Amino acid sequence: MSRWSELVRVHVVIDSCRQQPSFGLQDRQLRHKSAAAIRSDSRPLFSRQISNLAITALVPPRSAPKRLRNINKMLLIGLTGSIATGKSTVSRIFSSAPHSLPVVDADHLAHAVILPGTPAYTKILKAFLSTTPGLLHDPETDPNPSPIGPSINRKILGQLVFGTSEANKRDIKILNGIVHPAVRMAIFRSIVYYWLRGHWAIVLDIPLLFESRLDMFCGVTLLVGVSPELQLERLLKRDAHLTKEDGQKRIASQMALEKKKQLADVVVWNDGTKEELEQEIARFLERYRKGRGSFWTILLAGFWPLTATIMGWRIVGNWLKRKKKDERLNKKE
Ligand SMILES: CC(C)(COP(=O)(O)OP(=O)(O)OC[C@H]1O[C@@H](n2cnc3c(N)ncnc32)[C@H](O)[C@@H]1O)[C@@H](O)C(=O)NCCC(=O)NCCS
Ligand SMILES: Nc1ncnc2c1ncn2[C@@H]1O[C@H](COP(=O)(O)OP(=O)(O)OP(=O)(O)O)[C@@H](O)[C@H]1O
Repeated sequence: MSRWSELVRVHVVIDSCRQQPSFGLQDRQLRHKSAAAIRSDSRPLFSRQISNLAITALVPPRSAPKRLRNINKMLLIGLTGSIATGKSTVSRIFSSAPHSLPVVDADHLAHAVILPGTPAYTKILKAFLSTTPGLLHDPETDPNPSPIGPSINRKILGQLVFGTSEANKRDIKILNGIVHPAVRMAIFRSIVYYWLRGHWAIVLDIPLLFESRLDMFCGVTLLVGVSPELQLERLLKRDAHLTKEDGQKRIASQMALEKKKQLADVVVWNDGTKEELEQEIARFLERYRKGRGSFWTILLAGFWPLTATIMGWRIVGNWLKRKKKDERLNKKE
């Protein structure tokens, strides 16, 4: 098979994955996010796909749209924070005009990979069903009805795993061990998909970015922080079903914001208004957009081994940077 026809096949397969639950894009909010990014380019989808493939396969001409020339210099923005600090709010800013960036939302993917019929669903039932009453929704009131079976009640699962007791810690370890590999694979597929579409940056909204060490693959990590009182207040206002104790337990079960601050490249403080937050994000993007679309970008678009070497070099660099930070933090503790 020629390189050209192979590329066409790969892209068609990846595009069709958008309809599959494990890809995570069936979620209405996520579809809206990616639709916003796609809307920013008014050409028909087929024409965009063909031109992206052309750029991927050949050295792009100078006249190629800037978005496509950046294909090999794509920036992965690792967006993180603690529960209810404002990650989704920042994601919405990234995905709306004028930025219109694609956002990969790990929480949504984590929900998609445990839907009835998935391997993670079966493993969760095996691990927790016999000891957790109410783990499955009643078919009559199931918010995600499926012909395969009742869906998992995330509220009950959350009560089981979030907390500071030994049992909570054991259970969250088991749950993470089941869900995280599936989420990692879904994130990887999303990155490849958006990369082939030629976006200059992709936002990875991952609450456990540092815990799962996925920060190593990011060009920059952005932490959204908020003061502890406001965090609890916003959490309880948004998730009215949680008691104050539930909220405190969820906050306590995560890595301390102070520690995340030491690990992040950029910290955005979200104690102010949403308008102030929008301005902060615009400034952040302006800073990181600089330099994209350069001579190196165009050269790398046509020379994949060099691209792979540079990406590998960056990951090793990030790994070393993280190791140093961890050592410094361990000394302090
Ligand atoms: C326990 C579950 C079922 C609770 O679902 P629920 O809809 O009530 O909460 P939701 O998924 O929206 O999570 C809300 C927030 O809780 C925090 N959180 C979620 N999972 C974890 C975890 N394993 N460890 C620490 N904090 C977590 C995150 O800040 C997240 O944004 C769900 O969070 C889950 O399956 N978690 C395990 C997978 C995971 O780690 N997801 C996070 C992204 S990879
Ligand atoms: N600057 C702000 N001013 C007022 N309310 C805000 C602000 N930023 C976020 N919020 C509100 O706080 C709540 C939590 O924000 P958001 O859902 O974005 O947090 P999150 O970090 O994505 O949470 P989770 O980790 O649970 O997914 C939401 O109800 C949101 O509307």
